[in-house]
Amino acid sequence: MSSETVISPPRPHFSNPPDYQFPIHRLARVLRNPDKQPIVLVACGSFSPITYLHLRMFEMARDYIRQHTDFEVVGGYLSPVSDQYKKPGLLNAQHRVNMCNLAAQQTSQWLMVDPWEAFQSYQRTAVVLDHFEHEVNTCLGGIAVPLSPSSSPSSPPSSRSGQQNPATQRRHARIMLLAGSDLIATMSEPGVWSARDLDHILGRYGALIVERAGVGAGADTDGAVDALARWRHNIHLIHQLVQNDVSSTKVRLFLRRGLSVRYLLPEPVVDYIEERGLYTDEGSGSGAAVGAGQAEWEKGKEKRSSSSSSGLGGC
Ligand SMILES: Nc1ncnc2c1ncn2[C@@H]1O[C@H](COP(=O)(O)OP(=O)(O)OP(=O)(O)O)[C@@H](O)[C@H]1O
Ligand SMILES: NC(=O)c1ccc[n+]([C@@H]2O[C@H](COP(=O)(O)O)[C@@H](O)[C@H]2O)c1
Repeated sequence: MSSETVISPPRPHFSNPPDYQFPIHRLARVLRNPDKQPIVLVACGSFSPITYLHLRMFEMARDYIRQHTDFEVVGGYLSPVSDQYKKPGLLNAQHRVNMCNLAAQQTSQWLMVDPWEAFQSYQRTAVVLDHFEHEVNTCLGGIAVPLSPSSSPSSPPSSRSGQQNPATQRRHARIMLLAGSDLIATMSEPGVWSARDLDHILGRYGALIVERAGVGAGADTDGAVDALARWRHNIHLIHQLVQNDVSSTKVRLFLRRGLSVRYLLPEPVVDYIEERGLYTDEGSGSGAAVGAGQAEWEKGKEKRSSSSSSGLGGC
């Protein structure tokens, strides 16, 4: 093990869904620039359905990282939330994961979908990030660093642990949360996040926050970040240079009204929705549950911020 390897203490147990395998088919296993620190971006959310803005967040974050940090992006993951989140408008996890997979496969070279949280009980974001830490840094052993600038990053190690060449140094990958500014605004709302989780997420991992047009944008975002001043060094604000306020809520509303959503979502996702007639009625994640459903969901917030889950899992 090289002196560069920093393996943080793994969480001993995770509850994995049945037949779960952590997706690594697009994870760069070797760093291109040996002077950089690898970083993996993780976006947690409903993705009901996934829109171009969700995908665009990753591109904005990668540009920001290239221009302003010493990190090198080695992978990006969409992590759709469990059905147990029960947010109004949440279509079942299988459909949401399928749509995310279609979007990632057909529009990107580097995004992956991790179904870990989707296919089990609700997992808090702090636990989701720990899961990525465990998979990338404990199970895979981090990211390999080329020994010299002439080493080819195009020939990745063959084994799952990536230890083909014992002389290869391995570097700990930073896991970082990628989210819109509406999410950071909830971090100073009472009852949504526990203080311990906030410290864990923002202190240990950090967050890339994409300004969201119309929601918590501009001064609001600055205010939200001020409230989290303790972790300011670990919160990266990304401004949207082209404003776009597409949201899943609006997409669901359009579908319910029989309006076109083409060019708001990747084409294969539009086809998937149309072929199955998704989001057309109130009971199937149509976003219409803003009455009793919304109230019920709001009531559950406090419970979700503290309830934990752990079970047997592993690499
Ligand atoms: N237009 C947008 N600009 C910036 N961030 C966005 C935008 N749309 C979604 N996000 C971010 O993407 C992440 C996942 O989004 P999620 O699907 O939970 O939210 P959403 O699009 O707001 O859904 P809904 O409309 O159903 O509430 C969140 O961090 C959210 O802030
Ligand atoms: N306490 C927590 O861990 C906590 C609180 C609020 C939202 N979240 C996460 O943020 C993501 C987006 O949530 P919303 O769609 O409600 O904005 C979801 O993945 C959800 O699990 C986590």
